[in-house]
Amino acid sequence: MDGKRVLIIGLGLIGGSIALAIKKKHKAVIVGFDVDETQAKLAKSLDIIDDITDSLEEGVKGASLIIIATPVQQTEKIIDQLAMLSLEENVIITDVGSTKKSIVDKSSVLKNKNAIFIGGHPMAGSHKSGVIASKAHLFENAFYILTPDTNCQKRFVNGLKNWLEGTNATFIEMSPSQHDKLVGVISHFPHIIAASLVHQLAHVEEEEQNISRFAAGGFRDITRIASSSPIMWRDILLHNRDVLLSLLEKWELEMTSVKKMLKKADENEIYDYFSSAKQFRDKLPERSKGAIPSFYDLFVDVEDYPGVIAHVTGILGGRDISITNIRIIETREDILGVLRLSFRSEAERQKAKTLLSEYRYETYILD
Ligand SMILES: NC(=O)C1=CN([C@@H]2O[C@H](COP(=O)(O)OP(=O)(O)OC[C@H]3O[C@@H](n4cnc5c(N)ncnc54)[C@H](O)[C@@H]3O)[C@@H](O)[C@H]2O)C=CC1
Ligand SMILES: O=C(O)C(=O)Cc1ccc(O)cc1
Repeated sequence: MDGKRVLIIGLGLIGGSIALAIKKKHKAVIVGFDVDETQAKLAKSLDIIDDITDSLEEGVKGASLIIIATPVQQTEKIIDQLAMLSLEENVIITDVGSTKKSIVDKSSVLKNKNAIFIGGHPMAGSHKSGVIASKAHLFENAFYILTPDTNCQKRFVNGLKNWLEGTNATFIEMSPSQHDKLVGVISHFPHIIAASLVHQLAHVEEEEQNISRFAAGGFRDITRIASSSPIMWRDILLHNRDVLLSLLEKWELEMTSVKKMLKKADENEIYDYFSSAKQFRDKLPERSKGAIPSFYDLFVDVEDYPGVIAHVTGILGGRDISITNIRIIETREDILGVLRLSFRSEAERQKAKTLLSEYRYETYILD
């Protein structure tokens, strides 16, 4: 495929990360289009894309692959725009949107073009936005859902997987509706709950000033995703309304039963509520068991290559910073994603953070 052209529309976190992943395996010319000129220029100056185009009409010329990586309502508008343009024969068009049914339905406008639309959704990301947060390894070992039409020829699906090989993701295929139902439960609904918890805190703070000062640990963990892009989440909610409305109804029933349980003040019942949730949670394939106490922990984002742990520990050892514990958090199936390093003191943690940043490691303190 080398020497071919790829057009990426939307140069944010996901568009940028896909571009980097494609570059790992292909020598294609990657052309980028973004309505926000700053993002496009940044993508070019960071070598994430090779060229900027300032119109879709120009961008589609010679493109064998078009990837739409914009918020999902924009994705539909872009599909309409693509349908008006002259596209290359058998161009593969895919998207990365968090919803699939509405987008795949919209792609029917392309049916008279010789274009092949295959819906896609890489199931990994972050609460961060923008091309600056892009990473070539963002999708490593994540699930990457594809929703090809039932009569889409296998060679096109394989062609798309080949383009996306550098993501090192695990591809799975399903129908758009199945996708929206599944992702509604495990991703979209939790984002609503995270935002609602933050609103609850903000309301309480109207009466009790400075209460958020005390919001640490669990509250921060459970609401991290409330820092995601509001444009992106507005669009997702509007696309997956039916699934989310039905989940909200179930949630209301759940909360009503919690209220009843609390009013009854039956200690066994309350214990069972938490105990059964814990049992289920502990069985999730996140490998959260054996957690070490979260004192002076530093999280380090690492790429999956042999020797990366030795590199990190070597940097710290070389400056006599001792690590009291180290844990690999496999955020996704079998991937070395994040290292949790523990230190004896805040001072040591800060020294380690500064030092690792000098070696371009991204580090986080989550307490
Ligand atoms: N952020 C995440 O963790 C994940 C996001 N997704 C999906 O990926 C898509 C992109 O999300 P992010 O990269 O996180 O967002 P982002 O906000 O980082 O980037 C989106 C980019 O699209 C550009 N854009 C908006 N409208 C446009 C238009 N009409 N034409 C050209 N460019 C346009 C924006 O200027 C921005 O640079 C969304 O559909 C989202 O649902 C999928 C998986 C994970
Ligand atoms: O940051 C997180 O935990 C996310 O939830 C990222 C994310 C956001 C949207 C998606 O469609 C998939 C993954």
